[in-house]
Amino acid sequence: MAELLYFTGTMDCGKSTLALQMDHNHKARGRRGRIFTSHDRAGESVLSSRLGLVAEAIEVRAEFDFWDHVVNELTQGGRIDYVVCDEAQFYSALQIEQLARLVDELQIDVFCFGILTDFRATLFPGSARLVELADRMELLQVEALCWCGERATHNARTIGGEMVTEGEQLAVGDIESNATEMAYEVLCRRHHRRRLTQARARATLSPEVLPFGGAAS
Ligand SMILES: Nc1ncnc2c1ncn2[C@@H]1O[C@H](COP(=O)(O)OP(=O)(O)O)[C@@H](O)[C@H]1O
Ligand SMILES: Cc1cn([C@H]2C[C@H](O)[C@@H](COP(=O)(O)O)O2)c(=O)[nH]c1=O
Repeated sequence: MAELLYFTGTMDCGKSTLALQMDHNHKARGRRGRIFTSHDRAGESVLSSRLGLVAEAIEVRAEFDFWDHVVNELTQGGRIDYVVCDEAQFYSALQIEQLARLVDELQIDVFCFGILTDFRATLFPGSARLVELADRMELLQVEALCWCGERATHNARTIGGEMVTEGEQLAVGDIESNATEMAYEVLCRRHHRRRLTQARARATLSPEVLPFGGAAS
C-alpha cells in the first residue's frame, strides 16, 4: 500500500541526506523514482546535502502541478514507483494535495522532507498540509543541538548573531556561526522563546552557566 510520508525536523538535522539515501536504496532494488526540490541552497534543480551529496532534481515552482507532471510521464510510457520531495515546506497546500492524489489514485509512494516551522515558529503552508494529510510523520533521529546542549526544536533567523522576528517567510540561507549577514541557528524552544542565540548568550551570560567549556568556546 503506497504512503504519503513526511520526514521532518529542524534545519541541519539530516533531511536532505536521508532523502538521497532513500532514493539510493529504492533505486538499488529496481524501483523507479523522481526527485523534486524547491529553493535548494545549492541552486535550481538540485538536491544537496551538507555532507556533499548532490543529485539532479525537478524544481517545484509555484505553478508546478505534480499530478499533471506524473500523469504526463506515465502516459508517455514512463514508470514511477516513488517520488522524493525535498524542501516540502515550500510547496503549496494544493501541491501537497496533488501528492496525496498520487498515493491514493496511482499507488505511488511519496516521501517528503522538510522543516515544520519558520523563524517565527509558525507552520509553513506545505508542512501544515502535510501534518493534515500524511499517513505518517517521522522526526529524524539525528538531533541538531541548541547552544545550551538541549535538543534543538526550532529554527531562528539571525542577523549579526541577533535573532530577528520580522521579514519574509521564505529566505534561503544556512546555519552559520559568526555570520554578519542573515543566517539561521537551531535552538531549543526555551531559548527560541527568549530569543537567546549563542552569540547573545556569550555576550550576556557568565561562563559558569554555559555548557561546552563556557563563554570562551
Ligand atoms: N563534516 C561532517 N561530518 C559528519 N556529519 C556532518 C558533517 N557536516 C554535516 N554533517 C551532518 O549533516 C547533517 C546535515 O545534513 P543535511 O542533509 O544537509 O541536513 P538538512 O537537510 O536537514 O538541513 C548535520 O546534522 C550533520 O549530522
Ligand atoms: C527557518 C526558515 C528557513 N528557511 C529556509 C532556509 C533554508 O534554505 C531552508 C531549510 O533548509 P534545510 O535543508 O532544512 O537546512 O529553509 C526559510 O526560508 N524560512 C525560515 O523561516
